[in-house]
Parts: sequence; structure tokens; C-alpha cells
Amino acid sequence: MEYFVRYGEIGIKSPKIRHKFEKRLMDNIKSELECEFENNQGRLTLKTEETNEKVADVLSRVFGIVSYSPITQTITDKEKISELIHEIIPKVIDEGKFNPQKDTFAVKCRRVGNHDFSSQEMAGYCGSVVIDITNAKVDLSNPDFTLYVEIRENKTYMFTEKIPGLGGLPVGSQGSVVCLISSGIDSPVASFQMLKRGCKIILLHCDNNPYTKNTIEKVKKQAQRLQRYSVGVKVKLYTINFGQYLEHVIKQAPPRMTCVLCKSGMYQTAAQLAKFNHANAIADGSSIGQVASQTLRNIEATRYKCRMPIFSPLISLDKIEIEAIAKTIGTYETSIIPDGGCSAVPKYPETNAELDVVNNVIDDINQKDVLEEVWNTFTKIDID
Ligand SMILES: Nc1ncnc2c1ncn2[C@@H]1O[C@H](COP(=O)(O)OP(=O)(O)OP(=O)(O)O)[C@@H](O)[C@H]1O
Repeated sequence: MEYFVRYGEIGIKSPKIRHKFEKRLMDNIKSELECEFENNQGRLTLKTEETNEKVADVLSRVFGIVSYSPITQTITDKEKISELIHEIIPKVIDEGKFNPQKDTFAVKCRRVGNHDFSSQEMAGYCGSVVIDITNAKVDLSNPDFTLYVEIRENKTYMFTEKIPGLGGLPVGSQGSVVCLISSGIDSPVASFQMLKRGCKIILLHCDNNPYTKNTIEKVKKQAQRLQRYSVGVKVKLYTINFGQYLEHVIKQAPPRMTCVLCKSGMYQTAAQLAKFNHANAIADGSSIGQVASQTLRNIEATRYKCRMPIFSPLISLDKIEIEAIAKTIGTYETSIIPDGGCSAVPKYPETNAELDVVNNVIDDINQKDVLEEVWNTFTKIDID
């Protein structure tokens, strides 16, 4: 079978960058699909012996694809074009995609090259062939069924559906980002959004044992789900024994500061891992005001000591919107498995952190030294 694979934003890049991104997109697809590509001035044609189901499964998970279409082709000759329409129409009727008794139809024609007919004339010709076969009604503005005809020089391609892809940029076309993953609902979605922008993701879970339990297994399952959308690029997962740092915080700092200091330590730990992995940024699942700790003041105070950019792709999303994405990508079910929460959370956590106060406490508890001890415990987890 053959397919047109369409990309979006890549098309507006300079020729050099476009070429690089197209290559990355094709390589990512090839990593899971035995196939060949023909690249005709940005029109990618994928050729494969694999089943339609397999192709649909892979293309629906590859970032950078705006839409794709199974195509058939013939030579640019009216008789041959009519023959192909005679093959396609009974097939789509059979598959229930077109019911000429009640559905209207249109033919849309695009053309590249010099021909002795215009695109409109060819659309009219193809439409008359469809009418001969079906007697269906034409509706050019709002058809129930569309036959797309694309003529490129002496080749004519036809397709009847444009299947939407995920959009975004090909994974690996941008740099690497360390994504803080907690095992909850939001952070896997934030990681997914970073994949969407073409970033390689390195997941970091701060294991707060003994204050939290059973989170590593959950995070591992979420990483496996995320791997499905990182076609062509291996997702890395690290954990760290963060409970050790948390214990120090609980002993040395005012109780209400525990969560602020925990988050501040996580960002700096993520920055440390980013340095090891040549990553240029950190991402987390914060959303303003979603929980009492995610106030603007807390966000400012917890990020102050971290010099690396911290992205929060969910910052403006509602919980319902985040949950909807989590359900679509298949991380939700794992996220909601009860794990008992974090027993280090104080009765009255700080929700209005003052920058100077937080910075003073950070100095008082020798945060940097304690974090440096914890950084010996980075562990890479195999997610296969
Ligand atoms: N133990 C952890 N390890 C790694 N990252 C964490 C951890 N706990 C929190 N984070 C990061 O901080 C972000 C905000 O966490 P917080 O607990 O304030 O909110 P949340 O709404 O419960 O987030 P989530 O649904 O992702 O658990 C998380 O989305 C995640 O990116």
C-alpha cells in the first residue's frame, strides 16, 4: 500500500531545516514500520507491505504528522483515471464510507505540472464518472463524501480520506528535556506535551520513600505509555532517593515549609540530571492554582534557585482538560491507582511563600550540601 503523509509546521522552515526535520520524521516512522519513502518537494509518499492496521497504529503515534491518506495511483490519462474511479467507488460503497442513495459528493482536484486541462476541468470529468457509476448528487460546499484527485505531472493519485495525526514536531528534532514525573495524573501529560514539541524526554522520579510508597511501578508503567509516543527515540527513566533529603528538611526546617523545599530541591535535582544528559530544560506538571501549593508565589519561590529554564506546559489547562489528555494517551488508569499519597505533607503547608523567607531557610538547612549527597543515588530504570 501507499500513503501520503502530511506534515504541518515543518513546511514553513527554511529548506535546510525542513530537510533535517523531514529526515527525522521519516526515520522515526521507519523505526517501527518496514517502509520506503518518496519525497517529492515535501510531498511524502510512504510505501509499505505492512497491514493497514499496523500503518494506522504507527502513524497515529508519530508527532509531526498532521494527516495521512491511503492512496492509489495511475498514470495521468483520462481513460486510466476513469478506470481507477471505477475501482475505488464500489470499494468505498462496500466499506460503508459512501452511500450514493443518500450521500452527496464532491471531487477535489490539485495539479502540479503542465497539462492540457485545468484542475477544475479534471474535477468535473472525475465527477461525471462518479455520477455515471452511482447517480449520486453533487454538493461542492458541504459534501458527505469527497474523492481527492492529485495530479503530479504524469502520475495521478486518488484518496478518499484524510486521517488526522497528532501534529507537533518530530521527536528528536529538538533537544532533550528532563521531565519531573510524580506518578500522578498531570506530569505524564506534561511529558507528552514536551514530546509534541519534538523534545526527547528524560523522566525523573524523586522517590520519597519512606514518605511515599509504590510510586516506582506506577511511573514505570507511565513511562512505557509515553514510549509509545516517542517513536524512534528511547525514553529514559531515572529515580533518585529523595526521601533522604526530605528527612533532612523535616528535621531542620519549619513544618509548613516542607513542600516548598521539596519542590525547590526537585528542580535543582532535575537540573543536575539535565547536565549529565546534555538536556537544556526541565518540565513539570504545574497548573496555576490547581492545588493549594501551586500559587504564583510558591511557583516563584520554588524555582528561584534553579538556573535552568523550567517549562510547565499545563500551566493554563483545567484539570478536566488534563484528564482528557491522560485518558487519550493511556496514562490515566495508572495515575489513579491509590498509593497512599505523601505522609511528609504537613497539616498547614505554605501556600503564600515569601521569596526572602524561603531563600533564608534554604541557606539555614544547607540545602545544596544535602542535595549533593542525594545526587549520588540517581538510578536508571529499564522500562522495556
Ligand atoms: N515525586 C516526584 N518526582 C518527580 N516530580 C514530581 C514529584 N512530585 C511532584 N513532581 C513534579 O511537580 C509537579 C507538581 O506537583 P504537585 O504535587 O504540586 O501537583 P500535582 O497536581 O499533584 O501533580 P501530578 O498530578 O503530576 O502528581 C508534578 O506535576 C511533577 O512534575
